[in-house]
Amino acid sequence: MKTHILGYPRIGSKRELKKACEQYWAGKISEEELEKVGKSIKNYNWNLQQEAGIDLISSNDFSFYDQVLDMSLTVNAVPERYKKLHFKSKLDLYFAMARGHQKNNIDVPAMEMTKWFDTNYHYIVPEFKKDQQFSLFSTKVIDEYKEAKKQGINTKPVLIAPVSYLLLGKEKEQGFNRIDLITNLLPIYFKILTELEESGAEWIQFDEPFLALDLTEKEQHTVKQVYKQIQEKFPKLKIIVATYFEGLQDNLNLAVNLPVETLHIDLVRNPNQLKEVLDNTPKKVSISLGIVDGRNVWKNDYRESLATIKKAVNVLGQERVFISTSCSLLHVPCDLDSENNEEVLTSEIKNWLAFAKQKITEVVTLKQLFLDDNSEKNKNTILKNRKDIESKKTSPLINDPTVKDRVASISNKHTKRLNPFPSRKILQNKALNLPLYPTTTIGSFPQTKEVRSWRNKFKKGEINQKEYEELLKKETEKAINWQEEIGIDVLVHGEFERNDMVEYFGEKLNGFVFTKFGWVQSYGSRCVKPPIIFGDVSRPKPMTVKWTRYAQSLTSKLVKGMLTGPVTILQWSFVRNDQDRAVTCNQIALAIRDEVKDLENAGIQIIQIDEPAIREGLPLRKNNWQNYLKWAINAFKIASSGINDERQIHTHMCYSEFNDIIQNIADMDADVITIECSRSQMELLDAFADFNYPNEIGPGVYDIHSPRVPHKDEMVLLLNKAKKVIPEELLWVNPDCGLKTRGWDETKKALTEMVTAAKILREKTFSNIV
Ligand SMILES: Nc1nc2c(c(=O)[nH]1)N[C@@H](CNc1ccc(C(=O)N[C@@H](CCC(=O)N[C@@H](CCC(=O)N[C@@H](CCC(=O)O)C(=O)O)C(=O)O)C(=O)O)cc1)CN2
Ligand code: MET
Ligand SMILES: [Zn+2]
Repeated sequence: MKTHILGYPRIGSKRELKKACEQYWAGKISEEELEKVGKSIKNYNWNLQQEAGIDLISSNDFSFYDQVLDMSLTVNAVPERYKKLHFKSKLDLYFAMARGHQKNNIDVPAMEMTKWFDTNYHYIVPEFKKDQQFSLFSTKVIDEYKEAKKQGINTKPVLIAPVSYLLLGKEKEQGFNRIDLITNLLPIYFKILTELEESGAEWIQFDEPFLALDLTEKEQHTVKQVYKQIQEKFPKLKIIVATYFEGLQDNLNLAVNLPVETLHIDLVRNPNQLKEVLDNTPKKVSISLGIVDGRNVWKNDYRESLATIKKAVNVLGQERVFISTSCSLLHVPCDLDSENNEEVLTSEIKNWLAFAKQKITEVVTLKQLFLDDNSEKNKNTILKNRKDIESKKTSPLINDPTVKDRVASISNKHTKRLNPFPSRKILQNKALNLPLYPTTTIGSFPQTKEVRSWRNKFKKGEINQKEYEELLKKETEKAINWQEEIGIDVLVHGEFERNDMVEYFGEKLNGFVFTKFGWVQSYGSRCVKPPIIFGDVSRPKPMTVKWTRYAQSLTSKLVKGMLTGPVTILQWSFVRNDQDRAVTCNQIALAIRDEVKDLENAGIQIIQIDEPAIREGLPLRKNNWQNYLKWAINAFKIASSGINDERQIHTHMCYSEFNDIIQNIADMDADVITIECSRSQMELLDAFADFNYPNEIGPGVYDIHSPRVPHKDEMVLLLNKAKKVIPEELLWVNPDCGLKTRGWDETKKALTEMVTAAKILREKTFSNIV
């Protein structure tokens, strides 16, 4: 019986990598210094696994930015526009692809970024051309293997498998299917495997998440061919094929019959697949049981897990059973031991939790418990675990009958505006009196070092609440004045008081707890600290009214209220595992509904309810979509429909494709939707155009994830493209998303260009009329 994990977080338990990368980008440390930080994180992670007693320790799960981008560099899928710039190092080329580059007369935007399956992690989308060639360009995976070997650890290198790598990418030309590139790609994987084998590698983990998703026949066939060829060429290498985030379902027979050493399955997402897998696994194959949850923070229930292990051992025998996490631990925080603040996280709740480091111990402990459940020590371990699990089940902290009653009484009248959009539009046009192509932003303005340091000082007690709020008020006032100055039509207060759009609301709601160091990588150096929903959710008092009212008091222009929607709060928190997600979502929806009402009563005329996570929340298998969409869209409507018709509801979504859910998006019935569009050159808008989407739309006209300043002509071009497919009386002008990650200098330049672009479009319309 072997233990392993599919991957460990690389950001560092105190976000060491984040800080080092940002310093490197700012020119404050050298490449060598950055490499050094990387090395020390890798070392720490390897030692941690070794000391805990993990049998197969992972390498190449480290990355300076993103593991998919690493793979693109490895196989030289580097688009020409970056290649031709001749950066001084591979690392700079790599970062230019990730973040764009605008310096020394070079000006190139970043590559497209999108969500990693149904997680809040984002990867850089590989680009493929029809005649795409590959070669071994970066040797990172081999170097890392050797690096660990030098320290006496013979690791299991982790690679994204060839088929999944191709499927993660995108065809940048018409007339071919990227899966056909396998013929060109596979030889590069052979090279890598040859080098790894020659260096002494015995085990290889191929991540094949698509094997747990809907595949075409052709894709299934290609998977089969790939492993067959690998087996023929490398009969001695022991391959682990790792599937996660879903069950194998119709790919089950294909998966268990692959000519590999071990198949890893996710038994947290899909515990029911175990029986069928066991019944069908041929004699030579081992099964890796993904039983420790890599997507959530709750302690493992040893009794349940041991029962699962026993089932597997009964059929396969000990030798052919591996114990593991359900997926990579990238998606959970590093270390619960860092949390030592009773006020933030009480010891009662802490007893229910396990983060990445603790999960490693759980994996090892499960093996020990299985091998010997009779020793005094092991008996006590099981007993203590039983006690923790039971204490969570029965804690009075979790249940609030008032909340349960209110959710039970939700009816149709909670999910409809008074009148349909056309009637509302007449009322809203009159009440709001906005020009054609109204300009706005998505909510946040730069979260500068200063703003964060004020919050930090306030949290540490170095400044008091009054001082903290005075500073925020000044920052808000500056933002309002500046928006007025450059002529934005619908203003925002800037969200300076918020640490994060989800954490902030979590802190104001009952049923949530927080961590101090529970950072999880979101993209590149950016992290989030997802709150933990442990009990029934309710709103003790208004959450945003004070700041919104204050901002509105500073201007005669309209200020948009800014809320995070129920699905996004749910999706970007760690959720309880003892209740349906839909129920928890409705509890949050009712809290937001009350907030909307309070904002309306405070005189706010436009309210935005952000739902960027609706799309990523979609189940990975299509046959589960309708059920999810039904409750998710309904929750948004509960949150948004308690308001009068002349008030305008906006929603915002980024990183989404809409083609296959456009009817559901329309069903949300937001008066205005703003979407991220610019990296795809308005391609995303086609879904709305083809559908004749009836309400108003603000397609993002520039990318906010890159420090690059867009030119007004680029935005005019995009808006002209938009205008061809959407009637202009429905169009808004705004950036792709909030501006919290940007600096003020670039923000001011970019928004000034944006306002000018909107004016150019208005003038064009005006001169057409004249
Ligand atoms: N939850 C969530 N998911 C999301 C998004 C999102 O906004 N929220 N957006 C998309 C992804 N985009 C993202 C965009 C920005 C950041 C981001 O800026 N993260 C910040 C942290 C934000 C935060 O929580 N900040 C806290 C803590 C700040 C901090 O680092 N404090 C320092 C001290 C500060 C000082 O004294 O200078 C420390 O603790 O060490 C605050 O402002 O209070 C970062 O990585 O730097 C994350 C994701 C999709 N998923
Ligand atoms: N209102 C939020 C902001 O502007 C929306 C962000 S969507 C990830 O930051
Ligand atoms: Zn956004």
